[in-house]
Amino acid sequence: KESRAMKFQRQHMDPDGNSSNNSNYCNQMMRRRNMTQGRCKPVNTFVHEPLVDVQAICLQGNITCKNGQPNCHKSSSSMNITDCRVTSGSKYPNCAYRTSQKERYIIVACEGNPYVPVHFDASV
Ligand SMILES: Nc1ncnc2c1ncn2[C@@H]1O[C@H](C(=O)NS(=O)(=O)C[C@H]2[C@@H](O)[C@H](n3ccc(=O)[nH]c3=O)O[C@@H]2CO)[C@@H](O)[C@H]1O
Repeated sequence: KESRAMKFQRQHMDPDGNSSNNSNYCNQMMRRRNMTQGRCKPVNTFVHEPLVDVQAICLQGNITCKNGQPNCHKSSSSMNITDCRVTSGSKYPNCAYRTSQKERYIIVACEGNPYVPVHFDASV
C-alpha cells in the first residue's frame, strides 16, 4: 500500500522538471503520475524544488488548513511550481489540462513520524 508521504511525492514532486514553454507538461505528467485513472483529477500542483526543501516546510509554524485542521505550514520562500487545471473540453479518458508555471508560496499539511508532507493545501 502506498504511504501518504509517497502519494504526496507521486502527486506533487517534480524537482528536476519544469513546464516553462511546454504546454503539454500537465497532459503528460498527470497521466504519468497516475492521476487520470477513473477520472481526470481536476486540479494538481507540481513543485519544482528539491524534496528536502519541501520537507523542510513542515518545520515552519502551524497554520490552519482549508479543512480546519491545524497541521498546515507555509513555505518560507516562494517556490517554482506548475499548476495543472482540467480544461472545459477535457473528456475522460482523454484528460486535457492547462499548464501554468508560477512562483508561489506553498501550503502543505504534514503528518506522521517523521513529520512530512502528506497533502497539498494551496499556493499563495
Ligand atoms: N490537514 C490535513 N492533514 C492531513 N491530511 C489532509 C489534510 N487535509 C486533507 N488531507 C488529506 O489529503 C488528501 C487529499 O488528497 N486532499 S485533497 O484536498 O483532495 C488534495 C488537493 C490537492 O491534491 C489538489 N490541489 C488543490 C489546490 C492546489 O493549488 N493544488 C493542488 O494540487 O486538489 C486536491 C483537492 O483540493 C486526502 O486524503 C485528505 O484526507
